[in-house]
Amino acid sequence: MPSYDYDLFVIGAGSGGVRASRVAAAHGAKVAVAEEHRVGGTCVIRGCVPKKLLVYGAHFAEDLQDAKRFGWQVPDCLFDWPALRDNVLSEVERLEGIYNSTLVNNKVELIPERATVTGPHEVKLAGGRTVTAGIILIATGAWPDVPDCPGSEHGITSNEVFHLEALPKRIVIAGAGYIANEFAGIFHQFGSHVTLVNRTDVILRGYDEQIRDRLLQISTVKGIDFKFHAAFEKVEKLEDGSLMVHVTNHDPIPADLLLFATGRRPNTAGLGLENAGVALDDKGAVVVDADNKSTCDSIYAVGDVTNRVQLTPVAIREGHAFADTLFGNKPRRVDYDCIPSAVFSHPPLAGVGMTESQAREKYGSCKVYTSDFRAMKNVLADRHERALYKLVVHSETEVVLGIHMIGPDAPEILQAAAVAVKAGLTKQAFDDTVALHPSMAEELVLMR
Ligand SMILES: Cc1cc2nc3c(=O)[nH]c(=O)nc-3n(C[C@H](O)[C@H](O)[C@H](O)COP(=O)(O)OP(=O)(O)OC[C@H]3O[C@@H](n4cnc5c(N)ncnc54)[C@H](O)[C@@H]3O)c2cc1C
Ligand SMILES: NC(=O)c1ccc[n+]([C@@H]2O[C@H](COP(=O)([O-])OP(=O)(O)OC[C@H]3O[C@@H](n4cnc5c(N)ncnc54)[C@H](O)[C@@H]3O)[C@@H](O)[C@H]2O)c1
Repeated sequence: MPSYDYDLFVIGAGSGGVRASRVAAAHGAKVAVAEEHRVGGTCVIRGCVPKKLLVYGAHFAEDLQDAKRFGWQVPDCLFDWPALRDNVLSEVERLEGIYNSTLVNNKVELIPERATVTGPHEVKLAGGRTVTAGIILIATGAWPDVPDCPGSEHGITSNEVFHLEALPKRIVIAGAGYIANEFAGIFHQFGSHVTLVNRTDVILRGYDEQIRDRLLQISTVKGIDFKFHAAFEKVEKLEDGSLMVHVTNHDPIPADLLLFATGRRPNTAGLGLENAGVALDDKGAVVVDADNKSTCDSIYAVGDVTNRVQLTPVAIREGHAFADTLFGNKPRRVDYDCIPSAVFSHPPLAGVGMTESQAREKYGSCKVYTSDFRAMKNVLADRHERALYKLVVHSETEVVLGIHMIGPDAPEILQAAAVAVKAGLTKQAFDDTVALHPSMAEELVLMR
């Protein structure tokens, strides 16, 4: 048996890498993890966590307005961006500390350096050291993909957005996916004028059409501008420091900030994977089998770098299953069926299982139950936004194939409802459940 410096060497201490490292170490493996930026990865440092805290911060704009209708005498409040930004960044630092401690407590060696692969069992560290390992795990995540157009360097990405010196008066957001819609809501609530630019007229591809249309309608009424069929031509920096964004089919758009939210590419550039015969797909993702193994027997990959489902809970599950299978003698695979997901827009939307069009495509037909309502709180607040809940049901078996919703707290409600879809419950089981009144969630058991 050849002897290596480590049983497992993980590249990337994000959601997938940290979970895999600590579980493998708990199973008794000698583990090291290299991290070139900050422990915690995208989710903790510049993704889900700071984003959600900004979403909370942004929501106060409406809550303070609504409070007046609930009898509170609220003076005209001013928003202090540096205060929120710095509090969020401190919280991120606190969480980073917790992630660091988790690694230390589980006896995982943390190497704060960039690592590249130099062979099937060999990794080179930026400091010059070369180490060997029985197994190498690639957990390097993804990186913002910016369209190639003259002047694109004048834009920023989600990597930089949490550190802005000041809020822009006018922001152009490129893309119409998760990040674009979440930050459109955030900046709009903070008082910026938001223009969302997309090359097609489809927002949030993959979500149920009616739910997406409702978000588009609510966002438009709020004052967010949508420019569709707009491909980037060039970005000009003007003398006063502001930008002029040129896109096809529309007049040039003046802006103080341009945020690219045009997808994330698997982070494999310059990683040296060719040295070990690791195959990549056309997007640069590591090609893996159901056990996360690449085309090289000693190299595995989990999380965004494999471009399967770019969500934190999925990266964590993949990391855990990998460690249990290889180091815990507990072989298991991730089940990708019925993964719930949410967009933390204003209002948020969430879904699990099949959309109506997916169900029609697969089964030829389906039954659809909807509830289109104004949340009680919105009625008293004189806010005209309507929520929409939707059940997609199999025509013959009555099994609930999907649940899709937009409205206050939709992600919180959907997480619980997703259990029912995953368990394969029928519409009758929803009907048999007594409503919890008064709540928004009760609509789920009252649709007839
Ligand atoms: C703005 C934003 C908001 C998001 N919001 C959500 C959300 O609300 N819910 C959700 O589920 N998902 C969300 N995501 C997606 C989520 O963050 C990712 O799916 C998740 O972080 C993927 O985990 P990972 O372990 O694959 O990679 P990452 O967490 O990205 O970790 C990869 C790590 O590898 C390091 N690294 C890369 N190359 C090297 C190298 N050569 N050497 C050493 N270290 C290296 C990186 O610095 C990084 O720390 C969001 C993403 C973004 C950008
Ligand atoms: N709430 C969440 O769970 C959450 C939040 C943020 C990000 N994420 C994850 O991170 C990933 C990346 O987020 P994202 O919003 O960057 O990607 P996305 O795939 O959700 O959206 C990308 C958008 O950019 C557009 N686009 C792509 N190339 C373009 C170009 N050249 N010009 C103009 N538009 C272009 C696409 O049409 C699409 O609308 C998501 O797929 C998601 O998995 C999840």
